[in-house]
Amino acid sequence: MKLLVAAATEAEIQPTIAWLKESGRTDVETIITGIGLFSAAFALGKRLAAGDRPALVLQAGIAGTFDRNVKLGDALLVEKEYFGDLGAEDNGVFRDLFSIGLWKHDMHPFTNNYLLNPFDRVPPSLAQLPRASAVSVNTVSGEAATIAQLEQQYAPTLESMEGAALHYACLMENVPFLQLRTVSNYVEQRDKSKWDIKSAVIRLNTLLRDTINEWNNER
Ligand SMILES: O=C(O)c1cccc(C(=O)CC[C@H]2O[C@@H](n3cnc4c(=O)[nH]cnc43)[C@H](O)[C@@H]2O)c1
Repeated sequence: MKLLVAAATEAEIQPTIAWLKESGRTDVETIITGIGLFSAAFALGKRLAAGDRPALVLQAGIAGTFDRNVKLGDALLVEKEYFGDLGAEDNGVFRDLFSIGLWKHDMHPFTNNYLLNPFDRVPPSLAQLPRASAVSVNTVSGEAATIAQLEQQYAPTLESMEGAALHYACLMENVPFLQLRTVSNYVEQRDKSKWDIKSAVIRLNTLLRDTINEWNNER
């Protein structure tokens, strides 16, 4: 059965795409979903509805972290996802769809107000990674007030722009999934010169390659 590796941009998994091409393997497929929740949800929903469902969807990407104890280049597996900017501004306070009553806690596919990954068959290469809570946003957070609000409401370790779309699409379609993120930056006032995309992409692709090798062995 197929492993589907999903990334927002080709740049994030380019070394793995090149390596897979050389290997001639047919049991691993890659999909570039585009950046952002809407494009990731559309691309994944379309792929999962197409038949020949993958045995596992592995979303691989870089991310920002709120946690100064996490180092740039570190890898984490995301357990819980929140939609961080879907809601309403109410007298200067962001309130999500649960808070304003448009969504009900525990409505399918949510657990309470988050999207939990129930998958427990983590490949050996990823099994020792720390588990994280993450928030997905349409706009990379760069204002102190936004960052404080996300930390206070969701206590996330990571921020990405596609994670919640993976969790939502796969929970809705009942397809096993994992979200692997390596840290490229701290969530802070935007300064791209402080990002370390190179280290994050190297670590991401090293882990991907190990995981794909194990997938081969497990077939
Ligand atoms: O400029 C480059 O060389 C480059 C190479 C690979 C990837 C990129 C991206 O810009 C990837 C965008 C992707 O990264 C995620 N991301 C990373 N940091 C954050 C963050 O602090 N907050 C939210 N998302 C973040 C996100 O999932 C984007 O899709 C550039």
